[in-house]
Amino acid sequence: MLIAENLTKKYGDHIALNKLNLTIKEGEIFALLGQNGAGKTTTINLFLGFIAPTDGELKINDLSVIDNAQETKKYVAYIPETVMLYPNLTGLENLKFFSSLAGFKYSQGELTYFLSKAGLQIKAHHQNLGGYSKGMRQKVGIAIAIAKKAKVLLLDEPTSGLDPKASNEFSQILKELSADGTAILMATHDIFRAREVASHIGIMRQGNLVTVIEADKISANELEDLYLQTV
Ligand SMILES: Nc1ncnc2c1ncn2[C@@H]1O[C@H](COP(=O)(O)OP(=O)(O)OP(=O)(O)O)[C@@H](O)[C@H]1O
Repeated sequence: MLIAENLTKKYGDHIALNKLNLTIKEGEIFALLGQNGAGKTTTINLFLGFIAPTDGELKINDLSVIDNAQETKKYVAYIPETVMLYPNLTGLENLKFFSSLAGFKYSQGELTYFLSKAGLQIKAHHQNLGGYSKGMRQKVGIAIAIAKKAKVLLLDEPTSGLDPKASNEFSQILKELSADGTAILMATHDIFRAREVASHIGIMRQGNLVTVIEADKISANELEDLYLQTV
């Protein structure tokens, strides 16, 4: 679903991402760990088509992102650290607006279903976004991904700043989406969550993907040790 082949991004002489090889299949959740500046956001921005690679190839749903930028965008939903939505519109109105931008027209009942599937309490559906917590905004972001029928979900530090309960809920929702076949790539600093939610974990150092492990093959303590030895 998501493939990088020798993917490289340079800024002048500085190599932000060095020959990344990565495959994320349907239903997999890949967590990228690494210190500040390791290349996690660069990887996500390349898949989003926000920046162009210096070298290498990247594919979404078997299509080259470089040659088919508009087409591949249709398959992707993106949740940044802070989801950008309209504060003066309700959750329902935001969802309606953003799904219509993606070409979908849904009934009120369908929109309500998507918000509920994303874990947003019914009473919040008609409240303005301005009064939402960060966790609630993230849920609207997830609802947009569901409404867009995104095959791929890209997340950049989605749980940073969430309280443990909200972060746990968010992890459960990601697991449900992956069980439905969504391929998920998530950059995070949260080692504990990464191990809990991901199927695979990659550790980056200075633009290189140094280690990839299956999450269920390692304990939280072992992962922390590995992380500290690697970065
Ligand atoms: N527009 C840019 N111009 C020049 N250098 C950049 C640019 N964007 C990123 N870089 C550099 O590329 C490298 C990788 O940055 P990136 O943002 O991908 O790291 P990161 O792992 O996401 O870090 P963080 O955890 O802080 O978000 C860093 O050295 C960064 O300074």
